[in-house]
Amino acid sequence: MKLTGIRSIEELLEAPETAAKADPRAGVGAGAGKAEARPGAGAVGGLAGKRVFIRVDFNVPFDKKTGEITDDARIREAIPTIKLAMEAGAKVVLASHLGRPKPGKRDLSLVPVGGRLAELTGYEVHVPEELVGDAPKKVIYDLRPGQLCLLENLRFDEGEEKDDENFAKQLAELADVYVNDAFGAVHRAHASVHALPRLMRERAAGLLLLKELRALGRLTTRPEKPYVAVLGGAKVSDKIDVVEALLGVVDTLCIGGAMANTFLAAQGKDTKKSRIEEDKLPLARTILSKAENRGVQILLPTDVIVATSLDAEAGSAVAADAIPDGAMALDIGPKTVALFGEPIRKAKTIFWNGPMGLFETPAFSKGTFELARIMSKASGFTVVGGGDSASAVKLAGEEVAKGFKHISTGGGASLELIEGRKLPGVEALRSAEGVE
Ligand SMILES: Nc1ncnc2c1ncn2[C@@H]1O[C@H](COP(=O)(O)OP(=O)(O)O)[C@@H](O)[C@H]1O
Ligand SMILES: O=C(OP(=O)(O)O)[C@H](O)COP(=O)(O)O
Ligand SMILES: [Mg+2]
Repeated sequence: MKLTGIRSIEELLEAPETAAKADPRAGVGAGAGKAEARPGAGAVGGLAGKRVFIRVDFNVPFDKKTGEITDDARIREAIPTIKLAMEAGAKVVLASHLGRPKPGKRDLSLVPVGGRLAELTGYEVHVPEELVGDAPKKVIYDLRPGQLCLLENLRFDEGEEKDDENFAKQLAELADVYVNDAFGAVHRAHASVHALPRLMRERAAGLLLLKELRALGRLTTRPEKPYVAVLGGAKVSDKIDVVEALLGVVDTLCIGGAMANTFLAAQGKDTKKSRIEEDKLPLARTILSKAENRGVQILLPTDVIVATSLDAEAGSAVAADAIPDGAMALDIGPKTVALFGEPIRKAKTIFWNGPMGLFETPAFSKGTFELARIMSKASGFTVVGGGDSASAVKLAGEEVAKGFKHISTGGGASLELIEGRKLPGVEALRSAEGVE
């Protein structure tokens, strides 16, 4: 992907302007209209005193029962950009989504994430209850050095996922400068990623976003063949659309995880209680026949680990066409690990997104961890992407994680990138679009 027309946050720092102009939209109450520059100690360049909105992807994996954050990599990876802005004397406003809150519900708060960010950075993190309007404006206006503002879960507002201009305008009122460092979310045409940057005169890419686009570039510009992609995970209806396009890119496609169940069902196998996407069965059939016509190899599980409940202490390995009544497939079996391992060992390029099973539960983690081990030892250029896949690779062990050439924070985003699609969040940063 070409980065023409995209400024980096570092370029904004070098801008000759050193202080924010008073912004008529800036303040509330007593301080309205007096957003004067208040550079922090050692403030440099063009961000001092400006309100800098940084879209981050703090959609971290967490334990559904305890709420505990199980992998904070997405927070850690955003810190260099946050620090850069803080040390330049900016008033930093962070914004992210977290999970997929039920419509009208505020059940996935970013407050615990703010707590972890504070622990990791030493900054004081303020989380206003309201996403837009006077409350966050006041919090932002009052920020002192060492303090930053983290907005609540953007998906609490229904305008976010609708890419709503009105919601974007309200977010725009909170800041002078827009920075996107949310690689994991750039494939979403959502308000904070797509509509908002186009309303902002100053917009730039953060350090993580640039690092990701550069690292993944090797998968898009003439990747070395044989090229194997391994897909799994749970976001089947989102990601299955990408699979068709991947047929034009890869030589072999290994499909595991919940994604595989829909393909097994499309082949006529009885998947019993397994999670499948009924409305994607015709597409799965089309993909299987297109792959055959094009000579692309699609490998599906030949054996799976089944159980009757998600909390089971143990599962049993059965053939993929012999799932017992009342059971569901929750991991790939040992024969499938060996089957997928073969092309992986011979490949020059390997891309993996989506765990092979419900790896958060020990009984269903083996297929994912074993495959991670095989990939980490493979000699090809090996990349894994996705909030959950990256977490699984780290859980498989430090040595395993070290064997990957790149561990990306984005799953859906890296999939769409390697497929060759334009990423709405990246396109919206280009200077040709929007107000300039
Ligand atoms: N067979 C399966 N049944 C239920 N859940 C599964 C199965 N396989 C994978 N998963 C779940 O998929 C989730 C990750 O999916 P996804 O978000 O698409 O991956 P990533 O974050 O790596 O892009 C994990 O929480 C995992 O437990
Ligand atoms: O976790 C994410 O993607 P991933 O699971 O594909 O890695 C991103 O934060 C996007 O989240 P979304 O798929 O709910 O839009
Ligand atoms: Mg995920």
